[in-house]
Amino acid sequence: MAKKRIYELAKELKLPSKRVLDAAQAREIDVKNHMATLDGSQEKTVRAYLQPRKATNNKPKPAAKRATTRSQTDQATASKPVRSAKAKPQGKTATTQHQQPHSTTQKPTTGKNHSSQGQHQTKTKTTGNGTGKFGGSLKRSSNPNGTANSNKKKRRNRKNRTNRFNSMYSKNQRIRQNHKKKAPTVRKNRPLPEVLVYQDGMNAQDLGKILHREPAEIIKKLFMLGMMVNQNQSLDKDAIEVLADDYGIKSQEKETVNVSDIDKFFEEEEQNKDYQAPRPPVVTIMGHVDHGKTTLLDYLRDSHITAGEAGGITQAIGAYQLHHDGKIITFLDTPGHAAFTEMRARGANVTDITVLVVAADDGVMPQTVEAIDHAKAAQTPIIVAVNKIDKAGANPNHVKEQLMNYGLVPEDYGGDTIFVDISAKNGTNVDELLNMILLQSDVMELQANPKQNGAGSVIEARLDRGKGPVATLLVQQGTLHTGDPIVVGDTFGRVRTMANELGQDITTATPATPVEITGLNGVPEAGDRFVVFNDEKTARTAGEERAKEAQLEERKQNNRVTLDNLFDSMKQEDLKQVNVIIKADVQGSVEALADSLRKIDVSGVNVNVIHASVGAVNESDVALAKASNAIIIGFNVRPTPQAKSQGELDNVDIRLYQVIYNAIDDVTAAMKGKLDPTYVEEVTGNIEVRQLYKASSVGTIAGGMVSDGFVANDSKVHLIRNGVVKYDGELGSLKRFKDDVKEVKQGHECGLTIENYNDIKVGDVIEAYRMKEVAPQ
Ligand SMILES: Nc1nc2c(ncn2[C@@H]2O[C@H](COP(=O)(O)OP(=O)(O)OP(=O)(O)O)[C@@H](O)[C@H]2O)c(=O)[nH]1
Repeated sequence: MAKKRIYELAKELKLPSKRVLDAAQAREIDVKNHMATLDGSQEKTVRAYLQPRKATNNKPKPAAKRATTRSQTDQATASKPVRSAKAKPQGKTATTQHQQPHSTTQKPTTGKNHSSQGQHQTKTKTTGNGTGKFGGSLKRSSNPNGTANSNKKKRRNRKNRTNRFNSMYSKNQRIRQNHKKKAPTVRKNRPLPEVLVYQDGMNAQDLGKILHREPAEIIKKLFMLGMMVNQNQSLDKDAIEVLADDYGIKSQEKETVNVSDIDKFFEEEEQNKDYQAPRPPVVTIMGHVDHGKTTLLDYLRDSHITAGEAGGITQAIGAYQLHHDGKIITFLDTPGHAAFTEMRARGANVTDITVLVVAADDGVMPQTVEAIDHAKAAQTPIIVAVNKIDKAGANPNHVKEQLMNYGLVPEDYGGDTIFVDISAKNGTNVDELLNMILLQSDVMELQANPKQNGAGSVIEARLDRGKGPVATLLVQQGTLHTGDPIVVGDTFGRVRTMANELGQDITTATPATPVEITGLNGVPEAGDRFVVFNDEKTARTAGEERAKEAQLEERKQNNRVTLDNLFDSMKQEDLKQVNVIIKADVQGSVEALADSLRKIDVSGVNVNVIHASVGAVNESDVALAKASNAIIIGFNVRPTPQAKSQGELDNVDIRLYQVIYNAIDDVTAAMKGKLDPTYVEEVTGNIEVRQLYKASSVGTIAGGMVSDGFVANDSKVHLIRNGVVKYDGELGSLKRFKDDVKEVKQGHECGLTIENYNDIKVGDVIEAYRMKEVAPQ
């Protein structure tokens, strides 16, 4: 049985939490408050204790009455475990009576409360003689065992011991008296809200306003729940939630958040599982140059989108959705690894599935490998489209064999990578590819909540002469509407117009839908996130705040990992891995360099080669390095001019070498430099103590001879007696012939004191040493 909190059980039993808490304590269960948990057997015990065996409103028989008294005493005095332990579950009368005061203090406001009033009326009869939750204390005063006097005495004692319960008692009495006096059942209160939206730290007054109740009533309620507070006292989350629970309404914490932190909003929206509906997959197509990415995208668009449109409509934006088998697939029409990785570098993992296009007549090529590494780094599943199978010389099996070396093992070879042989040009098997995409997406159970504010990422953005800033957004959560106040990256505004991939105006966009919007005050960047706010004012505040933060962010760019700052970065960011991209002139060098770098042995840190291939350092490498905070090592290669300038712009460290060992040495040194230096003791010399002088002002002065090495006036020292280190400290002073000196060498006499230490004896050896920094091995 799962553990249950006291207040949850109370809710189930329709009893005040305090009542259940008391019962648990009476049964000697170590629980402190309403948030405490009960395990299965404890819950059973408490239930048995609390729940009536059969319901009746009959007047209690004397025995039952006694039982009631005991039970209530137990509740009120958890400090009497022995008595409590004896008290068997007391049956209906006890329970009925326990429930009563709750209803006496609670005024009917909701249907629920009405019913409790009903209970109250029934119970009033039963408890007219002064029993109740804390009526147990009253009962005790007419304890059948003794006289009124002895009871008073007991009560006084108890008062001393348990002030809390005594004050409860007196307060309860007051409540009762008031109750009797005023017949207060009808309240002018407005109905309770359905949900108590609160902030941690609110007090009874604040809550009173929200709940449309007098603070006094709230204080009373809290009191009955075992919490004594005044109306200005801050209440914690638990207390407020229990209070709401006791009122029979839900509670929800209102968060005070930094509105500019849209990543947080985004993540919250993304993780919002209140309502989940399946959403279409978002697919990116990657592959080597000329392997057919564009042809495939074009074929898909032409065959599946424009087919239904008269005359065909030119695709307006860099993403589109197509319908297949009654389902929708979203394609990001931005082939190129750099674009993919650029978005990831900006925190936008928009792609669910990567389709890797490999030409069957060409096989695995450098950019194929690059694409695999990019997709792996983004942790998106890969579906392989072996293209151009119509061509003479096409060898799909060879492609499969090649890709196995990169961890993409086809299903017919026992792996789990989906391969589809296609001809993008002729459309052969393209539908099969779509089937596979849908299958993969089914496995992934892609879901989103369309019933919330829209949130997502920027696919691309530009400044249009006529329209102003235009952004293509991919909705990832919620629904985006025209007119929504929105923050996109560091820009903000209202969604003025919204168009689909065909350039048609639309007013709403659900998850996985790409749309082009206008209405922003600036041009955001690809990969920026967007979040819809409830009001324009907050959106503006957030947007402006973000623009300011963007400047700071720019400075952060300089903090990218380089070989020079590797050590500091590792320390600051607790890096355990150094990401490296290797580019070299020949495959042999790539492998040799990768192997050697992986083998660098610096304790606690290792090199993670995220991509290694033959060829110049290109823009894609820089983008991958930026996204993965990696260092690029080029061996006998140079960066392309674009990669060079991009690298400079993004502060990506590109290191070029002609000698492999230099590369390894540099990385090793940088990694070591990043580690905390270690220190070892280095003995510089020894002094044999031959004489002692006592001076009241400085303590014991040792006169001796430097037997080897030297001693400096800032030396640390070990005092060694009979080969055992008796003391480890520092020199206080070092003299020769009454003069302070900096150093005394072997064969010379000296006088010295040890800081804070006087127990020096003739024959001791004072070993002088210093701490020496050593590079990590
Ligand atoms: N025979 C045949 N040719 C194809 C097929 N798919 C693409 N091609 C041709 O291959 C060439 C390159 O195709 P693209 O679609 O431009 O290749 P890409 O991967 O987009 O190339 P980049 O955009 O340069 O990276 C074009 O001439 C296409 O017509 C196919 O299935 N069969």
